Amino acid sequence: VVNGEDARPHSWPWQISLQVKHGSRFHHTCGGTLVAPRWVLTAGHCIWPGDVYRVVLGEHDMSLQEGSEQIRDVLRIVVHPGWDIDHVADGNDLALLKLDKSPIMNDGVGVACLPAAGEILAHGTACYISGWGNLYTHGPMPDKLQQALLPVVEHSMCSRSDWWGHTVKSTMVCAGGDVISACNGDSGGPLNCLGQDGRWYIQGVTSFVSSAVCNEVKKPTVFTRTSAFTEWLNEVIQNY
Ligand SMILES: CC(C)C[C@H](NC(=O)[C@H](CCCC[NH3+])NC(=O)C(F)(F)F)C(=O)Nc1ccc(C(C)C)cc1
Repeated sequence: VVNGEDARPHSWPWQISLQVKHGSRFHHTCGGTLVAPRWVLTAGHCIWPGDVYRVVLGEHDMSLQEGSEQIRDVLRIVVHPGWDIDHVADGNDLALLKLDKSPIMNDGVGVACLPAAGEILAHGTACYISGWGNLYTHGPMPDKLQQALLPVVEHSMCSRSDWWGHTVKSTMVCAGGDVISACNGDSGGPLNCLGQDGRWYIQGVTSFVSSAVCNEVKKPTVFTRTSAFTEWLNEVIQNY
């Protein structure tokens, strides 16, 4: 996250770190969200065939063993059938990961809510992005989970020719567009938006930012809009 701040530890208890095995060590590659006791939602572009992954829950400071961390293996990976790394602009940038067993739910680990099918957020809705992605383009990763307030940008503005144009689809949601943004490593993480009922809803899964610079003005962070995939999400979580 560029121009964010340290999150209060465990204030986003559904935020996970997706870690990929290189040699004998695992390292953070993407964010993700616990959306059911045994299911993590992340981005399709985080998944590379043949790689071995694990999920770390209850994480805050990556440089410390804080005692709240829980590590789970990934039993199964279901990438959205419409995802194609060569057609990022087509969207469908989603993957569901089934954990070998449910984590222990406590103050540091919990499940987030998914929105109702078709829910569209009004322009300017205040949401938070969270993640351990780079602090600036080609910059370092933070140790502590970062967060930032990112206002929703309605599709009509986000698809203006000097904004994202036709690259952004209606199955995506834009947020930001000024000097705050996601950056590499935030991919797959949540766009956290407070619902009328006082619960936090995951309205987006972090997908892409400008290929020039993460926090390019008029290039808001683009998220996969979860309310456009309710049927697929429920089908996989209930039947796989
Ligand atoms: C230096 C980094 C910031 C480059 C930038 N990276 C990204 O946007 C990466 C991965 C995107 C998947 C596609 N490879 N995602 C992120 O950094 C995220 F915002 F999600 F955290 C990028 O490639 N952006 C990009 C790529 C392709 C498109 C096409 C849809 C035109 C748009 C943006």
